[in-house]
Parts: sequence; structure tokens; C-alpha cells
Amino acid sequence: MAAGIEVSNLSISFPLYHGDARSLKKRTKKLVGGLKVSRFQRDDRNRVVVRALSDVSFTVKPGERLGLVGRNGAGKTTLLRALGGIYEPVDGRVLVRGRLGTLLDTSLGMDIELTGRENIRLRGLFAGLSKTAIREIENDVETFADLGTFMDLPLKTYSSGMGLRLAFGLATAIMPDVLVMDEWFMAGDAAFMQKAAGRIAGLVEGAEILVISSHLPTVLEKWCTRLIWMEQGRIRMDGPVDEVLPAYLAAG
Ligand SMILES: Nc1ncnc2c1ncn2[C@@H]1O[C@H](COP(=O)(O)OP(=O)(O)OP(=O)(O)O)[C@@H](O)[C@H]1O
Repeated sequence: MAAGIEVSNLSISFPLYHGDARSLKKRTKKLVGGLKVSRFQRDDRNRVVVRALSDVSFTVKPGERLGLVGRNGAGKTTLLRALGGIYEPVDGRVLVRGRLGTLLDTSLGMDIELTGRENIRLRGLFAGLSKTAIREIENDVETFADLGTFMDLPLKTYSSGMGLRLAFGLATAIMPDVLVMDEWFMAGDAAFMQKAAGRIAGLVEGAEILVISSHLPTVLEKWCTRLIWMEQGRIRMDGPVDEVLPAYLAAG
């Protein structure tokens, strides 16, 4: 079965619980003017919600490397999380065919009470891997993450850099068909990036489909064949990198 992504009429909203909803809406109106107010709506329980994604539809075929661009708050992370199965659609549908790999959040799918080694074994079991395959991954991640004795200590004792190394090593140890990643995984310190570059390249080239969110033109030009430009939770433009990127950059 070929890998694929089908997103149809996807909408995702977040309720805003804090503060008085009416004054919040008024304040927002004052702050952002008429433009963004359409993103604040009332749901069927009369709560004020922010519409992170509105009626988004697209498909991705094998071989495509899709980049998401857009200003802060455009909905890129929400879309990646919906593809990663972290957010359930309020309306619409998300279908991902093939083994999904996500590089979105270092703590995602990890238990902070368990050690690095235990987390690796658990992930292998979830992926349905054999004992031998799990042992290979354990060795691979142990070498890459270079955590020393921390490998056998609970994650809650890790620094954020250690957490990143473990999460990155683990997420890149099992080859996915569909890889969904946030650009900050490309933003470790120089030494980390040097070490990580080969693994990213292997993964990106090995995966049938890549979806990456990035603000960096160099990353998009290097890794992507197609871009979706998100604006206020909607798709503004969808096409080849050499068409969408100049239009997006020109819009400031
Ligand atoms: N958990 C949440 N609770 C409430 N609102 C949220 C939540 N997550 C996102 N939003 C809102 O949804 C909208 C889209 O956010 P999202 O993080 O997807 O944008 P983004 O394009 O990834 O932005 P950035 O480039 O700054 O990371 C924003 O208005 C944001 O404030």
C-alpha cells in the first residue's frame, strides 16, 4: 500500500477558557482590528473559541516533500499535530496511509517516569518490532544520544538538550513512510546538528512523504518540492516551491 495523506475540510478550534469571554472578544477586536476577528467564534456550547484551522483540504502523494509556511499563528503547528494524530478534527477528516513518524515535540509519546532505555523499548513494542530489532534500535539510539549513565535514569532528570537527543535519536531510528516534522528539530546547537544532519537526510530521503513546517527559506528550498502557504488557518496558496516561496516572501 502506497503512503498518502488526505485532508478534507479540516477545521480545528481551541476553546478559550480564561477570562470573561465577552470582554476577551472585545479586547481581541480592539487589538487586532477587524481582520483576525473571524478566527474567534462561539461554539455550540457558547464558548469563545479560536479557530486554528478552517476548512483545510489537500492530498499528498508518494514522493512529495511538502513544506508549510505562514506567519506566526497561521496554523502550521496545529496542522502538523492533526497529521500526527495528536489533535482530533472538530470537523473534517485526516487520513494518513503508511507508518507515521513524527518529530514534533521531544516529550511526545515518552514517559518521564521511565528511563531512556525503557522508553526506547516501549516505543519498539508499540511499533510491533521484534526483540532483535528493538535491541538494534536501543544500541543505535544509545550511541547517537550519547547520554552515558543518564540512559538508565528517568527522563524527568534530563536537561532539555538530553531530551532532544533521545527523542531525536528514537524518532529517527525507525524509518517511517510518512514523516511529519517541525522545523525546530533542525535547530539544535551546531554540534548536535552536525551529528543529526546525516540522520535527518537518511530519514527524509527514506520516507515516502515528508511534511515539514519552517520559516527558513534555505530549509524549504533544500528539502521540499511543494509548499502550502497558511494564512489565518486557511490555505492561501499551494504549489511548487519556486512559485509559492517568492509569493510568500514578497507578501512580507
Ligand atoms: N492549545 C491551544 N490553545 C488555544 N489556542 C491555540 C492552541 N494552539 C494553537 N492555538 C491558536 O491557534 C492558532 C494557530 O496556531 P499554530 O500554533 O498552529 O500556528 P503556527 O502557524 O504554528 O504559528 P508559529 O509559526 O508561531 O509556530 C493561533 O491563533 C494560536 O494562538
